[in-house]
Amino acid sequence: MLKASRITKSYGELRVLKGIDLLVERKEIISIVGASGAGKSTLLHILGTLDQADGGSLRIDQSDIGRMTNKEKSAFRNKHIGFIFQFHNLLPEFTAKENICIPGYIGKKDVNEVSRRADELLEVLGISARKDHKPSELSGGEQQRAAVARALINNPSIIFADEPSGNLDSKNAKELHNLFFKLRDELGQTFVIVTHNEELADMADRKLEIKDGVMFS
Ligand SMILES: Nc1ncnc2c1ncn2[C@@H]1O[C@H](COP(=O)(O)OP(=O)(O)OP(=O)(O)O)[C@@H](O)[C@H]1O
Repeated sequence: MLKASRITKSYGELRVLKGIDLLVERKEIISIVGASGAGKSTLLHILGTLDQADGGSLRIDQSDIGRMTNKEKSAFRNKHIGFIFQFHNLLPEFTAKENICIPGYIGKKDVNEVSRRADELLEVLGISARKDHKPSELSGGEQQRAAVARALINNPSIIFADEPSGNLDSKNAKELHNLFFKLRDELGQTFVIVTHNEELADMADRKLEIKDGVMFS
């Protein structure tokens, strides 16, 4: 469902990615590890179509990302890709449910359908009782689960997560990690996760490492 070939990226003289190949199958959970500055976030942003590679090709769901205009890419991203970052980035003035629904409205889906899907996700993620609360009224773990629900609202083919549990204590981190596997098992969700958390990295179906700009399995 995702095929990246010979991805390269430099910042000036700094050659960060020197030809990365990656194949991701549906329902796979892949972890990407590597030293600080190895290029994990750079790769994740390229795979998530947020950033442009200097060279190489990227296909997601049979679409050639390199051939898309920025406008096409942004529509594709909203429909096919979900993101979870270290900091949840929930909008403070909206409730948990409203935050979850927003990308659904951008996708111009039926409002009632978006609301129904949000309720389902709130239930799966165990935060239904907190849905009318604003982010500041939620715990860190609940905030991150709301961010996961937001990433799932448009039923994306793949979710890219960059240090998703980096800001959580070990109990909440563990719960979040288990949730990824539950979402994979129950909804067939595919994940590519960049993490420094060894436990999460080792739980993945495949653990890959970026070193010296090259990917190792
Ligand atoms: N926009 C940019 N301009 C210049 N250099 C950049 C830019 N973004 C990243 N870099 C550099 O590219 C290298 C890879 O950065 P990246 O954020 O991908 O690493 P990382 O493996 O995710 O690191 P960490 O584990 O610390 O988050 C680093 O040396 C970083 O300083």
